[in-house]
Amino acid sequence: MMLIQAEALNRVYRSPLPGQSWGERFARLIRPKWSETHSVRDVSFGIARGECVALVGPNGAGKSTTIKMLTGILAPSSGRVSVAGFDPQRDRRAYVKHIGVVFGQRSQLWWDLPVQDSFRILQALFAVPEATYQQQLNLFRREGGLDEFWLRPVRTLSLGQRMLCEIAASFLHAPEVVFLDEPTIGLDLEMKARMRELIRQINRDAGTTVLITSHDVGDIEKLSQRLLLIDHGQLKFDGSLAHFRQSAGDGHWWAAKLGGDRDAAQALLAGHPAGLAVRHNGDWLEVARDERLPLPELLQLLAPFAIHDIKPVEQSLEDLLHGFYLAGKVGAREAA
Ligand SMILES: Nc1ncnc2c1ncn2[C@@H]1O[C@H](COP(=O)(O)OP(=O)(O)OP(=O)(O)O)[C@@H](O)[C@H]1O
Repeated sequence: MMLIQAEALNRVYRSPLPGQSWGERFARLIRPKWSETHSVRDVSFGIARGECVALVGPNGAGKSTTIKMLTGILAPSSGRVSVAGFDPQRDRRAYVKHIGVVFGQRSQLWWDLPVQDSFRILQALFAVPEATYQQQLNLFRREGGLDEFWLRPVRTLSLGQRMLCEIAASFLHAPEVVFLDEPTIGLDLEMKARMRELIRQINRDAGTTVLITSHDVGDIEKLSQRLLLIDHGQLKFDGSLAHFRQSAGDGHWWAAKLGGDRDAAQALLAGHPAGLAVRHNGDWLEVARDERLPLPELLQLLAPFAIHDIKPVEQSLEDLLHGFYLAGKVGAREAA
């Protein structure tokens, strides 16, 4: 049984369409016209207890909308969500005690109050037992250096310090699941590393399930075992990072610089029974590295085209994701 289950989720936003002329604008005050944005389309996935999953995709892909539906902030237009046995919208009061949420762009703390007071208010709001509160806090005291700014009003904290408090605040009630929407946005390299380590510890040691959205590839590589890739509101890939690398061309290529006809060489390689990806990259002709086309055979095939140079190239996850977003192509989808 999955801890988080999303079934055929759809979310359509309706926004009022302004009129062109004054008359039309006035008429639309009485009888509005609407434009519709279908921001999430038939998205289904399941997440098991203890997983750390990254929800990624280009700007406007539908990530925040998905998180909002999972946290009960937004109702799906159609489809079903269940998290820890709750319907996030219907059972909201009871549900919020089981989850933690961080929106990197928004604060859940009281701006003018010292960190300590904000945390005590959250403890009271969530009815967190003192022992749980102290135990959760200790981790952030020890690992995050919370004590340095414990008595300072939230508004005086640096972005990094505030984010640390936001994440600590979302864990105070020892939730089963935390949803982290861009938790490292705007942080420097050292603070990012600290934040990732904390999230990893909470996931690994406390077994808290984590769903994280981030545009930072480092967050994805360091934290998550699984990728949910969403684009234009649709789930385009669901599987492990290793599987994504494979389906996106593995990220391992042979690059050859040829003196002869590159197009003919490309056609020849594309016709190879292994069916490997072949492409031009500047002066280089690149073919996916695969045991079905060993180097000696590749050299033999390219020999008539005068090989000037040949080298292995690796693509970073960032490049692979970038290519995926650009192409907007549907990758192979691994069953969840
Ligand atoms: N309140 C709203 N009213 C109308 N359209 C909206 C609203 N919120 C989001 N949208 C639209 O829904 C689509 C998905 O937006 P969403 O914020 O979920 O994307 P995202 O993947 O989180 O993007 P980003 O990475 O830029 O934060 C976008 O086209 C956005 O303009």
